[in-house]
Amino acid sequence: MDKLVIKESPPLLGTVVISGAKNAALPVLISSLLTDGACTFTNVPKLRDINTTLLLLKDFGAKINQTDTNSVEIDASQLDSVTASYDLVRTMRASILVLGPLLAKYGRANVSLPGGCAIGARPVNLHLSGLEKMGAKVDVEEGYVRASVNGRLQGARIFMDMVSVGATENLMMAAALAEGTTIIENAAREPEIVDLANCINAMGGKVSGAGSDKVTIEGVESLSGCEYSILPDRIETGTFLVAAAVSKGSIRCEKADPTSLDAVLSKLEQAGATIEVGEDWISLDMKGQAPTAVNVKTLPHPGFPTDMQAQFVTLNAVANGNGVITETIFENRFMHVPELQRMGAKIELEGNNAYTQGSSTLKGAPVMATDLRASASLIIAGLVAKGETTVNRIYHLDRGYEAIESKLQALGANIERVKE
Ligand SMILES: CC(=O)N[C@H]1[C@@H](OP(=O)(O)OP(=O)(O)OC[C@H]2O[C@@H](n3ccc(=O)[nH]c3=O)[C@H](O)[C@@H]2O)O[C@H](CO)[C@@H](O)[C@@H]1O
Ligand SMILES: C=C(OP(=O)(O)O)C(=O)O
Repeated sequence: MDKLVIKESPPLLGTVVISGAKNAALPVLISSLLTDGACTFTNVPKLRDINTTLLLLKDFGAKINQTDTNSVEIDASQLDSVTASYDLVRTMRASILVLGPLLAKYGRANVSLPGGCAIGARPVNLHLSGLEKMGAKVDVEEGYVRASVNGRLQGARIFMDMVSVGATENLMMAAALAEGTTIIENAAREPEIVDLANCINAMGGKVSGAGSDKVTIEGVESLSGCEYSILPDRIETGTFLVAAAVSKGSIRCEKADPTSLDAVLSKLEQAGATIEVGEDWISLDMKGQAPTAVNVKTLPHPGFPTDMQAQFVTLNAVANGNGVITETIFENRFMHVPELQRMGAKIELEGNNAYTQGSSTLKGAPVMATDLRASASLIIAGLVAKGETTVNRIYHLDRGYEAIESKLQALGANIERVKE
């Protein structure tokens, strides 16, 4: 299993090119299941989750052609299976997103339940109840969701009693081929929802209101192939900006989307960073100063993203002053805290709050990455810790960060991947 070895590094300096967003690419690639033609997707990040998605689509019988490293052609117009097996689904929770499109196009789908993960139980009740409202019969048997519908799914008004990114995406895709109009109320407003809506519309779909809490989908009889470019990864961008802030550095993120990062940029400014933005770039300059601790509460978009929480715990641990970070989205998303404590960070956990006492001098240690963003927070800590840090179990990291070690090396970080 690969690991990363990180030594105390100079302040990060230079330019980093941001990849396409994992969390947009997964539903967008999966939406090819809705079409009757070939789809070409560009700006697709090279990640383990993308490989898993392509394996899943291939398993259904889709034809895949990866023309270069960041573009992929998918022809899912004819499938020979509508079953997503446990072996693939267990490695990537987003696999549940195949349920809506398979059901809408083929009238049935069998998808293994993804199960819980390190950050929480993550049930899929909202995905299932939404599809039932659209006329599907849904049973859970032997760990599989078995869903079917007589004829087409029917448009419905669906009120989500919790804001869910995945459920909004699943239901948007199902509704795209349903008969009649579907209205999703209390929909998630993440930029990745807007990207998926834009992609469905490029296929000939009729989705409006994405990015607001009310999404309206007028079902159409068929969708065609399309060309679509995935939006930039706001979480990768935020991760590099925090790494630069923690290291007292100065970097510029190119091919980024500043409009998707308001909450994160505002916290970085509060922490003392000078931020400048252009149409597709963001720069951060700490002017050689350490950050100041900030208080953060994770919320659905446009609030502060839970996928940036772990990185800010590291920022607060080395910052001047005390801060509190509150996690409201997932019930168990502080697995990085005990690892950071092993490196000398002064953090106290109380319920869903992490109280940080700043100015910790971190010391390198072997640490264990427990989930994707926890891994990122440990790498950032390793950059400023005295001595050597080894981050083990980085397969989590490879799910969501394209070439993170070479991107960090180009900014001056002392980081190596060790293959075992
Ligand atoms: C591939 C992808 O895009 N992953 C993102 C997506 O995950 P994902 O789509 O899984 O996250 P959700 O928005 O669905 O989850 C939000 C909360 O709702 C709960 N819930 C969700 C569905 C449901 O049927 N029932 C239920 O109770 C979850 O347990 C969680 O507590 O949004 C999360 C929240 O921004 C991000 O952290 C993930 O990076
Ligand atoms: C939690 C994340 O992803 P997933 O929903 O794929 O587990 C993430 O991207 O931080």
